[in-house]
Amino acid sequence: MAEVDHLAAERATARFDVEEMKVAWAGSRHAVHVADRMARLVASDPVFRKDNRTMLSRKELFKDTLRKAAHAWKRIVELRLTEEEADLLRQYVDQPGYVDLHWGMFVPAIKGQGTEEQQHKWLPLAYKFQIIGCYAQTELGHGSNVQGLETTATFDPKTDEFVIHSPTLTSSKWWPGGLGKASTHAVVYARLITEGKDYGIHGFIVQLRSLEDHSPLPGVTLGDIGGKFGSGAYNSMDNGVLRFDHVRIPRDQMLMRLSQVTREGKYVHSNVPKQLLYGTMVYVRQSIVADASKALSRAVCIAVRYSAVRKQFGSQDGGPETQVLNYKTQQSRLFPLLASAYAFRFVGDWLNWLYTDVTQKLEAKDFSTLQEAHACTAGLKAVTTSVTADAIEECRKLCGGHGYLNSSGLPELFAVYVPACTYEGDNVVLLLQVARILMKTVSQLASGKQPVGTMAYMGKVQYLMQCKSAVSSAEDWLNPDAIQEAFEARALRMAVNCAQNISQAASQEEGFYERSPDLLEAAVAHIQLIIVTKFIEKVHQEIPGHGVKEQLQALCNVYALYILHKHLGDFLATGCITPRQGALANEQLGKLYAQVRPNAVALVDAFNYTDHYLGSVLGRYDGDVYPALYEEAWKDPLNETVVPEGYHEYLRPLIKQQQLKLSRL
Ligand SMILES: CCCCCCCC/C=C\CCCCCCCCCC(=O)SCCNC(=O)CCNC(=O)[C@H](O)C(C)(C)COP(=O)(O)OP(=O)(O)OC[C@H]1O[C@@H](n2cnc3c(N)ncnc32)[C@H](O)[C@@H]1OP(=O)(O)O
Ligand SMILES: Cc1cc2nc3c(=O)[nH]c(=O)nc-3n(C[C@H](O)[C@H](O)[C@H](O)COP(=O)(O)OP(=O)(O)OC[C@H]3O[C@@H](n4cnc5c(N)ncnc54)[C@H](O)[C@@H]3O)c2cc1C
Repeated sequence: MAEVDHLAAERATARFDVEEMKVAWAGSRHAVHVADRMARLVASDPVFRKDNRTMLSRKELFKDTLRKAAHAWKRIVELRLTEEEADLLRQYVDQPGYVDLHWGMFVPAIKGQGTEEQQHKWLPLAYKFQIIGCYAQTELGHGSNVQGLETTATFDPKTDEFVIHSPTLTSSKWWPGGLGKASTHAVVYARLITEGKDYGIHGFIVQLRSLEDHSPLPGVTLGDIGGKFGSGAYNSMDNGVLRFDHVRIPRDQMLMRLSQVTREGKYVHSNVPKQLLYGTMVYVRQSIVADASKALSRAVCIAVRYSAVRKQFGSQDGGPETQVLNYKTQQSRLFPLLASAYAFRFVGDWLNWLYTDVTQKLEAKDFSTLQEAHACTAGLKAVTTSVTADAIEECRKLCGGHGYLNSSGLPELFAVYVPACTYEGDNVVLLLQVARILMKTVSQLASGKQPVGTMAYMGKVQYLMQCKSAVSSAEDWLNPDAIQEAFEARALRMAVNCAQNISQAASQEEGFYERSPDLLEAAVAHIQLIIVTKFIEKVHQEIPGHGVKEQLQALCNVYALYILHKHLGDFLATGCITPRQGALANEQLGKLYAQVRPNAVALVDAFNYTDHYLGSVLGRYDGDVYPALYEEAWKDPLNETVVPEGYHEYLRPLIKQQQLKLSRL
């Protein structure tokens, strides 16, 4: 009971309106309402139970995923849920499965790369689940290097068909989610060959399995690629392997919005940038950024609540021990992660806006913002997923020994989340893309070309290369202009340093290759500037609710000053701030942690997660952790019998043998 009282007391110390913070977090009152309804719908349905997930075998887990997906679809149809509601319902079911790829990549690929006619033919089938699709791009031999894919699609003018073929072992499709067991169709990326010429990678809709009995079609070999990291976790997904042996598809199953092959076999490229082929990846990368804040906020919610419940040391004269949340070290590890969850949420919203804006411009044949969309989605995907993966592990450690139990929810969350650093573009590969664009922008500065969008600050090169921070007290670091200037100067100076070093190499390519570790850091600095800028912009907006703006202001400062403290070497080496100013930033950070402390539990309550979605005995809303931990242990299959299976075979003979030996002595 004491623990329950603890969280009630924690909630009472909050200095802001939690209901209004929920609105700020979700984006609108409507969003809070819909999320609330969908979360409760899932939590109250026994089919969506997930507390036994880590104890299921792979086969049981996969069947459970099929069952949940079918039940979710049934509920979506029965309740006539809107697209927004259906997306949220699937999110709260919280079990990776083929539907993620069907809705998240197969449908968007057809929408983005198919002609109107193709969309008209295929989308209704996909929308009604008459076909199930996946996104088959990566191969055994190549993932990052899309141009290196080997699968071929050779046009045969005699039959008006493409022949899809896997010429080598390394050309086997490898990894696509939903491919292994569930999908009937795939968007397959292959080298288009017509009139004897290789035109590079294009997308094709290919049927893989019979719609009658689900068996592979002739010439198609497929299966699952095997168990993955962690128990439960991503093993609910059937990541697959696929090989083609001269499989024929009609010509009109090439996705022809960007380029076409005529009846005669002539290749025609529309007047659009060829990078639009990568559009589905750009879309998914922006949704992965939004997802990072969800995964991070879940981990932080568990760690904050548990840290308020958990007590160690400090008891005097039999009085209560100290809540571990009161230790300054716990705060300095946990509160930056709390601030990052909010930062990623807001930058994710902004990125979604940017993506929508770019998409509208593309429809109007305006391609000017394509590079900005690529740099922002790639860079933010890389930084937010890397931070989130590390943060989930940090939250596990923040929960001490109990964090290592599956029932804490953290091991599974980590195992599900960590591949986000790799899928949809390895984070290093993506940051190098950002670096390439940074170098291009720096090189254009001399010609007077004004950078735009998130690179616009580089236009202030004369000022930013020589400015000195005016901060002279810890409080000065609360000024957003001081923060903004320091971050801009650091990012620009790092980029310019890289450009200067590259220019001394024999060639641009060689210089880029040699300096790539520095370029990664420059790209990270640029992306951190974007995150800080968007958080500052958010806090400048009108935000209703008692104390809400003040809390967000504090979290924004925590985020920025934490990054400054963590990357102090960059700020000092580039001469943006002095060691004394760095120390003042750290002093201010300590004060901010003290400000966050009484609000910490309420700040994670504002995420509005149900206990079902959190899936953690440590993160329970009521804080009644110990009885739940105790009860959970008894549910383990090992505890089904008092004497374990194998006792008579292995333990008893061993003990008896030793006893016999001893008795002979
Ligand atoms: C599905 C929904 C998911 C939602 C997320 C929720 C998560 C919930 C958790 C669990 C639920 C389970 C859901 C799991 C989903 C997993 C999905 C994973 C799916 C995949 O992984 S699909 C495969 C993804 N593969 C990749 O990302 C490959 C990465 N490689 C590339 O993108 C490219 O090869 C490259 C960019 C690295 C290089 O390309 P290349 O053509 O060789 O180009 P360059 O010479 O470097 O550049 C040329 C030129 O093009 C510009 N450019 C490159 N890319 C783009 C782009 N995307 N858009 C616009 N422009 C681009 C580049 O800047 C150059 O420009 P320049 O010529 O210099 O001007
Ligand atoms: C869980 C999961 C789900 C997936 N789902 C899908 C899916 O649905 N569909 C699909 O098509 N694919 C999918 N993939 C594949 C995924 O997109 C690729 O694994 C990813 O793009 C990374 O490519 P890779 O495996 O070739 O890594 P590699 O490129 O081989 O990376 C290996 C190492 O090399 C480094 N490296 C590579 N290139 C460079 C470079 N130029 N400079 C410096 N370092 C470099 C990387 O940083 C990394 O450290 C999935 C992968 C996973 C793990």
